[in-house]
Amino acid sequence: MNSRDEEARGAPAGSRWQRTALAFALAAKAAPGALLAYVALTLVSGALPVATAWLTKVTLDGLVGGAVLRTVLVPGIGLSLVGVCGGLVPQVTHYVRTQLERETGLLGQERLFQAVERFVGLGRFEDPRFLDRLRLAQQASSVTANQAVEGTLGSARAAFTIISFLGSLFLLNPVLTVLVLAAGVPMLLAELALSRQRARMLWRIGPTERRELFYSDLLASVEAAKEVRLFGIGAFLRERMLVERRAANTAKRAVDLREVVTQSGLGLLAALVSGGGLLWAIWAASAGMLSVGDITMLVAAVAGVQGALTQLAREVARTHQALLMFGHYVAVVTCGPDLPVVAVPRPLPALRSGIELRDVWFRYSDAHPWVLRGVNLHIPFGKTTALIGLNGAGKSTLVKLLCRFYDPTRGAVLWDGVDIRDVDVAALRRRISAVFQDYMEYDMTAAENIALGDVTKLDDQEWVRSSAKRAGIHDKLADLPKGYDTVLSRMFLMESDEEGGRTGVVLSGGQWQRLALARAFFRDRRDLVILDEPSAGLDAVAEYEIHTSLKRHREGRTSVLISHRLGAVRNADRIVVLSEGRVIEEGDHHALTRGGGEYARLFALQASGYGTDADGQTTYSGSL
Ligand SMILES: Nc1ncnc2c1ncn2[C@@H]1O[C@H](COP(=O)(O)OP(=O)(O)OP(=O)(O)O)[C@@H](O)[C@H]1O
Repeated sequence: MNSRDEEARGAPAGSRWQRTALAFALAAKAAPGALLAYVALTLVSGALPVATAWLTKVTLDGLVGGAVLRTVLVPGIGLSLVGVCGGLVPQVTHYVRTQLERETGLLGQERLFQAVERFVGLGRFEDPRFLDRLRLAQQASSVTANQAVEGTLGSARAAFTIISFLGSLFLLNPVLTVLVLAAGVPMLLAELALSRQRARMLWRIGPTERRELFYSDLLASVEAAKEVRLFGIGAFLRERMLVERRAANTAKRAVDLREVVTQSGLGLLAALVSGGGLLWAIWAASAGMLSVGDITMLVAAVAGVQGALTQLAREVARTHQALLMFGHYVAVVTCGPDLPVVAVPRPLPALRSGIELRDVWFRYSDAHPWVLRGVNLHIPFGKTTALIGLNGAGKSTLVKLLCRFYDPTRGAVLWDGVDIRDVDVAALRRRISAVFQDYMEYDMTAAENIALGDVTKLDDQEWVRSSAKRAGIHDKLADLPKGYDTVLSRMFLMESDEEGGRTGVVLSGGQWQRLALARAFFRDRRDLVILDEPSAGLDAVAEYEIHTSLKRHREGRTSVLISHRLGAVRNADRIVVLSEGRVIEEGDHHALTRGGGEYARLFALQASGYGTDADGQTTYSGSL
């Protein structure tokens, strides 16, 4: 695992200040006007409580002191205006904040998935810790940048209110000022510590929540519904889901409890300070040391400072937590390429002589066993190379290396002698077409399911139909309620499809497989065609048809065919037998059957369907 991966999996990226700056930069880029308006509104709302307190004091002192109407009218009008502002500012702020949130969320989401697309390999997607981080980053991309901005501005507003009130309070009673501060500072520190604990707890329970999601998805998924019902494992899965939820709840409850105890204690301290302050004010007023206005100012200042301190503590805590979450977003967005990228890629001309695997060793990580152990293999240009071997022999892994989803741990994959690590990975993939063993079934229209093979020709309906014909699925698709425009899903019915679910269509496994083949055919004229179990789900007639079609499609092209059905690979120009990550036999069908090795044994076994082992017991082989 390289240091970039460590960075992608470890603690949130960047310092607190860097993350704050990035959150503001994101908001400023997404909605500069809304951000400016939000800053201005924050300052205004921070000044309003102090302005109210001062204007009240001046008005009351004027009235009690018998001042002329004109003298008290000015602060009175000011007070009314402040009241109007107090009524309007929250509504406008809410509107501006929502706009800012939407725009920042949109840009955050865009940048996150741009970054995810830059991961050209598969390693990170198969790393559970990185997946946890990605999930947190997804949550963070839509809300936490904004929460960090709001929290920071909210903290600034609270700090502004505190400073203004403290100044006012200091003029009336310096001792009380110190007391109010002394009660507020521990609250601030405690809230900070609590937010740190909460963020750590959320990170810790990430895997628990992911497992819970896995079980709940299973319980609600159409793919699992058959087995869940037939095997009667619904209650078992539900219990597992609840165990995970209970574990997450326990962790959350512990933090909640700590919060409530700490906050109650600190709240009590604050109440004692303000109660004491009020008693002193009553005593001072009765002794003639304070005016009526002074008392209202004092009460407003004590309540204002404490309220603003609580607010500050919460905002700082919220910002802290948002920044920690935002750190996961920053880590994903800035974590760089997952596979080494050469500064100046070599050009990748059309394949002329073939692809070579030279002493390729591979394991998925240092903690995993070797999957490929010194594979030397030549895939000649214009020919079909078939890879066969028992389950787990390493066939699909070898294909992943050909597409550069991973780099070999040792050794090299050479394209006409050029190491594929030295070329642009997108250029390499443009030269490859594939049907993977675990092909995708997209909940989109039939036409889109095929045209995704080459989005540059998305609207080429003629080519879509011709690809479908070659895969033997045209008649079925043309007969669908809306032909090629039928959505192949019962999950996402578009508005126009809401006709009692009639137009959302579910295909059979074999039909989906033909569609995947059509997608590969749509991606025409590629130098290398990879077919990993292209006919596993087909009936005998369909398999024959498809293999005839595939044979035509493969003609003159370089192809790699993986199949457990040895009848399907016997026509390949070259058959390679993999066993435990090593090439143990190579040759064409005739040479290999004559050789009497593993291929010959497996072929004979599969041809008969049944074989006899050394002890004379009958054994069934079926496919490999
Ligand atoms: N993402 C992964 N992480 C860790 N190990 C993996 C991963 N994918 C495959 N393996 C392991 O690598 C080995 C080879 O798997 P691979 O899928 O290449 O075999 P295969 O020959 O294609 O098997 P099959 O015929 O069953 O499709 C297996 O032991 C498998 O457990």
